[in-house]
Amino acid sequence: MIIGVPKEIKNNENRVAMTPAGVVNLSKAGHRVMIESNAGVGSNFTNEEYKVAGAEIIESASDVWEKAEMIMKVKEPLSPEYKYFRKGLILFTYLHLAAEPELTKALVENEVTAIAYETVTVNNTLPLLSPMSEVAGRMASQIGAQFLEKFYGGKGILLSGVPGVNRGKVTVIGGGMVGTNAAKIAVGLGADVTIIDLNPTRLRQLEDIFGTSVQTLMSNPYNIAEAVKNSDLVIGSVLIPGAKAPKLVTEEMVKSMQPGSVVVDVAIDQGGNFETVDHITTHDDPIYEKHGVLHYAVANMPGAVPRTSTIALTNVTIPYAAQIATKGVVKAINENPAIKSGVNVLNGRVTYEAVALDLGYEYATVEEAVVKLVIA
Ligand SMILES: NC(=O)C1=CN([C@@H]2O[C@H](COP(=O)(O)OP(=O)(O)OC[C@H]3O[C@@H](n4cnc5c(N)ncnc54)[C@H](O)[C@@H]3O)[C@@H](O)[C@H]2O)C=CC1
Ligand SMILES: CC(=O)C(=O)O
Repeated sequence: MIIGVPKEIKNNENRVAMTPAGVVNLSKAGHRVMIESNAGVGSNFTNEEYKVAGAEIIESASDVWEKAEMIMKVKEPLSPEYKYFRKGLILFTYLHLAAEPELTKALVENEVTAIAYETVTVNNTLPLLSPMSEVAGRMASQIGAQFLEKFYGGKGILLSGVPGVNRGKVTVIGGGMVGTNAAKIAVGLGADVTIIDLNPTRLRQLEDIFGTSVQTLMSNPYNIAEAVKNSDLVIGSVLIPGAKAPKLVTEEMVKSMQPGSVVVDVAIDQGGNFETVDHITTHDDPIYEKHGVLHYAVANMPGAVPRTSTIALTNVTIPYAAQIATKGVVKAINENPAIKSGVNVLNGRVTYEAVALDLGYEYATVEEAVVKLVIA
């Protein structure tokens, strides 16, 4: 199969979908890999390294998109990339379609086979989301600590406090991969940390991980309101896989926070957990103020640490890409339930139920859509 890797075009997105190590794996399996010239420079991978690994360096993005049978990316395609969509093109990337109606429409209308990293599921875990959640979670506390500094517009507190002075209070809503990693860094910084989750089993696991260094709380509007009101930093990391994120922190709750407090809405890629987050922010312009509270809502946080993130992401995506390329997409879907769970759009049908429900499409099972694909 011909696999194409275009350069990412999202604001400050310096990750790339394949490392030279990935090129070696796929080339050895008999596939042709085309990398857009300089696609790797943001992650410190040169054209020369890709060539040595066995890739062809292609000058223009349009040639990569048009010649490849499967496109691998990091972030969802942006509108200037929709013109490359065509029937049967395989797109393997983060998609977050519940928050992307225009993109979904373009994928459906052009009958792209769209496989989303974030819904590939193995034993109730999300192996292609987890590494980026680890990165974003760790960054969330670091970023929150920075914006709490007076110079950056925050209330001017140090999360660790000092002897004789209170520690900063951090609340993490959603104790999954992002939330656990955010809590690890917040605890490491010396903050007073509360983690809120809806799943009692997860709350028990969190207590096993952190012992008494965090407070765990059941998720309900009362607990969230109390914790938010008393926090210096609130991190939103609640996910219902594939679906639009629930707005658990209301405008009233944000109004109850002290001026100069900070919220970091990591779940913004699925639409966000805060009612007061009304737009996605960028690495260029990451913060805005509402009700005196600083809001951070960057949807590609790991793009700020691209070397670490690219390697972590491609460690997990390449084995799946190799299966799709070697078996062909229909056989790979039929033989590997994890790949099947990643299929969001196929043959003009929305095949991920939560996306169909949120965006008002008729849901088709992957089997129904595959049958059509085979017959067509
Ligand atoms: N902004 C960015 O750059 C990035 C954003 N993300 C996003 O962060 C979000 C979280 O991802 P993960 O931690 O990997 O997901 P996860 O599935 O590991 O964790 C989600 C947690 O939310 C909990 N939850 C569900 N409903 C809840 C409720 N009503 N109240 C409290 N907790 C509830 C679940 O029990 C689970 O523990 C996702 O939207 C993901 O796409 C991930 C990486 C980068
Ligand atoms: C998960 C995701 O959206 C990201 O890493 O940018």
